[in-house]
Parts: sequence; structure tokens; C-alpha cells
Amino acid sequence: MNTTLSEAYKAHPLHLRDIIPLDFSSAHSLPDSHAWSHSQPNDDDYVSFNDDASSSSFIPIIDLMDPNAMEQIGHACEKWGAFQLKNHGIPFCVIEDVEEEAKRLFALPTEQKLKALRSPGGATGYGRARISPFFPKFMWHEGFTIIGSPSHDAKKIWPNDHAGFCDLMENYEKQMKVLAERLTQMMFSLMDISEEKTKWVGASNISGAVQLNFYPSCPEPNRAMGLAPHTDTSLFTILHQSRITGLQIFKEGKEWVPVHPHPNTLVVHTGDLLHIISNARFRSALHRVTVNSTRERYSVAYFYSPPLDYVVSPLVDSVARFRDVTVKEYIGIKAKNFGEALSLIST
Ligand SMILES: O=C(O)CCC(=O)C(=O)O
Ligand SMILES: [Fe+2]
Repeated sequence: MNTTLSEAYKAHPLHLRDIIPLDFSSAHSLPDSHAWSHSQPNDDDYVSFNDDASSSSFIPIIDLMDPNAMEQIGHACEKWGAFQLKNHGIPFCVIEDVEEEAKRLFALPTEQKLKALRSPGGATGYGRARISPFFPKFMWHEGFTIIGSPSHDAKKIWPNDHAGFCDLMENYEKQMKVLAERLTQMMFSLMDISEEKTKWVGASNISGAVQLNFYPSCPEPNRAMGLAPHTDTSLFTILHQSRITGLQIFKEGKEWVPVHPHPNTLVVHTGDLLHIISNARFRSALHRVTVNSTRERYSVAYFYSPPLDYVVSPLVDSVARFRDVTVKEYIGIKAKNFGEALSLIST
């Protein structure tokens, strides 16, 4: 069982108030604790998706079977820090089954979900987004984090009926890992990184996690926030989003752009660790999630990172913009300093 990523969070315990979500099923108005001061745009503020729209307005959709996929991925990671991926090889039914299990989980009564509440020093189970302590207001969101086997947490929720959930999640994690390895090899070959330095790819002790996200429909979506702006701590993240728009990427430090869901495509975000390894060539994507008044939204994120003791450093020939840091150390810096983490390790 891979519990390594949990180790990195033990030293950074959270207060229970930053872990226990609101009981959204009984929230018929927006409590002050969840009311963000300024108006949040939602997807109604954007023109609906249209394939003819200017290609520079939407993150690129890349076909993994395209002979030029690697170059396209490089370009997307430089410009956007994100892309959508089709023909990725993960069977549709695998993704659909995981989304169904996420729906089954989040539809449970609050007291049943709270049985698997993340412990203050823990990394897995049910709870608010980990970034909650860094914002003055809470988010319109519930999450469930899985590292390795989810059986320990799932058993608390479904004492006699957790095997199906666990099998589907473990299979999803396994399949995502294979895809992540393929993408890592592509990104590393774009940067001319030698095989000597990428021996960890394919190892069993990589740091991987699956995050199930639920955004209930919200009585005042324009004053609420699904997930506040953040970058992922991972090397990169592979995300499945349900058919509801909500995810937005901050493009080139200028504007929020919606990432509209497309059937059978996965979203890939560059994370902080790839930002460091590429010496800021591949930028970690600042992203956030908006909510809406009528539709619930689900997403499933797979975070992929090297083993905890791997030393992350810029693996390019130019002057290094970041100092060396182990994955575990960087997770600690991010857990304490959030948005300042990259600048704290800048040279
Ligand atoms: O729900 C989404 O689309 C994004 C989720 C996300 O950013 C995360 O889990 O880190
Ligand atoms: Fe994220």
C-alpha cells in the first residue's frame, strides 16, 4: 500500500473547522462563512462553447494518438499550463464507474460521511479542501482523498459494502498511473532530460493520490466559490470533470478562461513540481472552480508526483531559478506557505 504521501502531511495538522464541511443538504441560503465578498463569475458569463471559437480562447484539446502530440503538449504546458487530452487510453466505463461511486458517496447523509472524516494530521478521507485555511471564507465543496487503498476509510462508511468502491478506485489509480508515466516520459523528452534522471518513473513508490470533488448546487453561486484559486503541488494532475462547466484556468496571468467538459477527454494541469523541474518553462496552472444554482458538479483528480525523497531541481541547461528540494520538503513548504511556496525556493 502506498502511504508515502500521507507521511508528508503528518507534520502539518489542520484544525477541525478546516476539515468538517458544511451540511450542504440543509443549507438553503448562503451562510456568511461561505459568502465571498466580491461577485464570482459563473459559466453564464461566458459564451457557450463552440468548436469554431478562436483557438486561443480555450485550452487546447490534444489527441494522444496524434504523431505531433508531444510537441503540442509542450506548447500547451508553456502557454497555458494545461490541456485537454483525448484518445488517452482510459476506458470510458472506468471513468464513468468512478464518477458514479463519487455520486453514491457524496449523496450519503452527512453523519455517515463524517465517519470517514480526515483526521487533523491525516491526508485521506472525507473533508474540506486542504487549501481552506489560506482563505477567509469556506468553499462550496466536499472532498474525499484516496492514497493507495481507500479501504480503511471506505470501511467506516460502508462496513459491509466497501469492496466495490475500493476495487473501482484502485483500478482507476492504477490506470491513471500508467497514463501519467507516459505523459511524464513525453514531457521529459521535450526537455531533453536523460533517462538517468528519470529512473523513478514507473516505480511503485511514486506519490499518487485520487481526489473526489463534489460541488453541490448553490443558492447564491455568484457570491460563492467552489474551489479557490490554487496551483497543484503535483508534477501534474489528470482530471476528469463531469458534464458541468465550473473549472477555470488563469491564462497567462491575465484572464480566467473556462475549461468546458468534452466527452472522453481528461484535463491535464502542470503542477508546481514540473514548474520547478522545467525551470519555469512549463508553468503550474492557477485554477479555480465556480458553482451554479441548478446543477451539482463532480470531478476526480489524480495527482502524480515523484517519490517523497526524490530531489526536485531544474533539469535544464539554463541558470537554475529554484533551489533543490525533496518532494516531501516542498509539500511541507506549500502546506505552510501555500501561494508563496515557489517564490520561497527561488534562487
Ligand atoms: O473540480 C475541478 O475541476 C478541479 C479540482 C481541483 O483543482 C483539485 O482537486 O485540485
Ligand atoms: Fe487543483
